[in-house]
Order: sequence, then structure tokens, then C-alpha cells
Amino acid sequence: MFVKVCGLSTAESVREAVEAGADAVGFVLTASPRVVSPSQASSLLAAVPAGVSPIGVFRHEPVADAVAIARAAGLEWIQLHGPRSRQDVAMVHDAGMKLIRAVTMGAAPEEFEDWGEDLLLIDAAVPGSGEAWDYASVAALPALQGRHWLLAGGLDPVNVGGASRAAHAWGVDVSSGVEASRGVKDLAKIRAFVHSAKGADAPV
Ligand SMILES: O=C(O)c1ccccc1N[C@@H]1O[C@H](COP(=O)(O)O)[C@@H](O)[C@H]1O
Repeated sequence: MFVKVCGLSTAESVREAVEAGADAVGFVLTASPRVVSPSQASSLLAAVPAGVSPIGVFRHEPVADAVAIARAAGLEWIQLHGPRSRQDVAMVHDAGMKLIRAVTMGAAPEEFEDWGEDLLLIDAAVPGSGEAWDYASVAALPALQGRHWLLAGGLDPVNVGGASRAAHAWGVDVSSGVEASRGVKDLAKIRAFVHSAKGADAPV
């Protein structure tokens, strides 16, 4: 199970996610209680070892702006929420970056198709809201079969195993569910989440 922990803003929280076994860490570079500046994100990269992917998260920014901000922060991966096009995917790749394309669980069927992104992410209606949804509703979508895609929205250390199994997800992403209060990460919850998610692959 691929695990991304998002909305990290301190070196301690990055280290906790990495030591727990996270595969990716997310830095929010758009309006959010978890926002960090490009220079803060750049500083946090010192706590990210090779083999863990640091990802810059954006919502409504045009692709060119997201690419420029991520580049300024020293990031090679960006995660784009909001309405996007196949041309946007090509622009990210033309810029030499990798892309997580986020769609909401109620998106039109064509948005779940493979547009060439490196990973698809399926999220609740409002990203970063902590809102759970019917994870099983996407399990049988033909466009997802055999794909590498991440489940997000309302996940936490307790529900991540059942949610990922219900959705047949390849990986998971979390922010609110590992916080003590909005925007403030809880180190014990980060560790518990990563361990629960990784354990969700094991036979029961
Ligand atoms: O976390 C945010 O504040 C955020 C803001 C704008 C776009 C994406 C954001 N985070 C993404 O939202 C989900 C996590 O949701 P939840 O809080 O766990 O329910 C995940 O994909 C984050 O990368």
C-alpha cells in the first residue's frame, strides 16, 4: 500500500511520516490552514530522504503557476486539484515534473480515465476537509481497474484499512485524519495511520 501524508509544515512531522514508512509527503502550496511558503517547503526537503517523494499540492492555480512555484521550492512532483484538462497533464510533463491529478468522487466518468498522469487521486468534494464518502462507490469503475491510484478524503488511522479495501485502492493519502486540530499534525496519529495503512495489505 502506497501511503502519502499531506499538509506537513514542520520538520518533526516530516521525520515522523518518513520514519513510520510513508512513501510520499505533501506540502500544501495553496490557500489552506496547512499552507507553507515555497521557501518553507524547500527547507522541509532536508528531512525527506531519497526514496520518499515530496509533493507540492495546488488547487485552483493555473498549471504554469503551480509548476513555477513547485520549481522554486525544489519539488519535482505536483498534485493538482480543481478542474483540469489533458493539456494540463502534458504541460506538467513538458516542464519535466511528475503529476498527481486529483478528481472528486462524483466526477464525470471521463475524468477517471488515464490522461497520462503519474498517479490519479480520488478525493472528497472539498479537498482537505476531512469529509468521508462512500469509498466502495469507486471500486468497480472500469477506468480504475489495474491502475495506480490514491484514495483520499476523511481517512484516519481507524478507518483506513476498511476504506482502502472497500475502494480497492492502490494507495492512500491523508491530512485531517492525522491532526490534533485543524492544520496541526499529531505525530502519534501520523505513525498510527502509516502503520494501519501498510497493514491493510496483509491477509486477515
Ligand atoms: O489539505 C489541504 O488543506 C488541501 C488544500 C487544497 C488542496 C488539497 C488539500 N489536501 C488534500 O486533501 C486530501 C486530504 O483530505 P483529508 O483532509 O484527509 O480529508 C489529500 O488529497 C490532500 O493532499
